[in-house]
Amino acid sequence: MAHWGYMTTNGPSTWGKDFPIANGERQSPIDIVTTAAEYDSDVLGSNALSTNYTPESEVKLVNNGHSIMCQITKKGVLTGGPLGKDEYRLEQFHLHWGAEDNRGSEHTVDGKMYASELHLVHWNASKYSSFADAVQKPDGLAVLGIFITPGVACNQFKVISDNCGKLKTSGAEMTVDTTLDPTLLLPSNTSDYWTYLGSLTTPPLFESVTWIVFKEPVEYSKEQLLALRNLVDSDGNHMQDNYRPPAALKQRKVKKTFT
Ligand SMILES: CN(C)c1nnc([C@H](N)S(N)(=O)=O)s1
Ligand SMILES: [Zn+2]
Repeated sequence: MAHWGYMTTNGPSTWGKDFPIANGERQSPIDIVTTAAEYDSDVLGSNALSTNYTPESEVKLVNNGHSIMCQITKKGVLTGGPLGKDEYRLEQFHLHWGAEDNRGSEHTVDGKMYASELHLVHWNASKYSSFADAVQKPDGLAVLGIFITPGVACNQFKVISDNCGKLKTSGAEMTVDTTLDPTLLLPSNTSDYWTYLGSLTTPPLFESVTWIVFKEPVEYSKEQLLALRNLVDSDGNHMQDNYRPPAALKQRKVKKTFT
């Protein structure tokens, strides 16, 4: 099987060959049509979305050939909002980005694409014993989506952007001896978000993700975005435009926590 990627020959339009769920009923990402999203006080009311992350004492970075990923080693919990009482454990975070600032995010808002999108991937530790056990369950995963827009530098992201140059080849890994608090990667407003039932946005595209996409973007500097674009993917090309375009909404509703 040719390795999936984002080129014409192995990109999102070809994934259905090896992963038929690509044309499934709850695929991600989606275009968020803001006027169609339904305000749902239940999502917000009962218990607000809350994160309780433990700062990493060292930062494990991996170029996995299609993104740059930070492997989490400390206990970090996401709960509340659409997740109810279940506690979801932070597993890793990674990003998707474009070759230019006008594209790169996976979710779009009324057709608008952001320059990048940060994903914090969690698994349901209240119901399952591991990420591998949860990854194919309909309520197995929860991913926080944070839109990234060019602006001032994000200090907490410096440890990643400053080390991209040392992670240029696919499979490269490194451990940076510094702390990182995932909480500081989130926008200041974490009350306003859209949420819907979807999937992983890369193969195997499992339909196991409760998506929570924050309305407020976070700013990264031009240099930080350029650092991402200088990474090299598993085909030896510049890793950029590593985003899946929006999939059909089908019979789903997007909920929102703000009016
Ligand atoms: C196995 N893990 C953690 C993941 N598999 N696919 C992932 C996708 N990159 S995403 N964008 O999080 O759905 S994350
Ligand atoms: Zn992702």
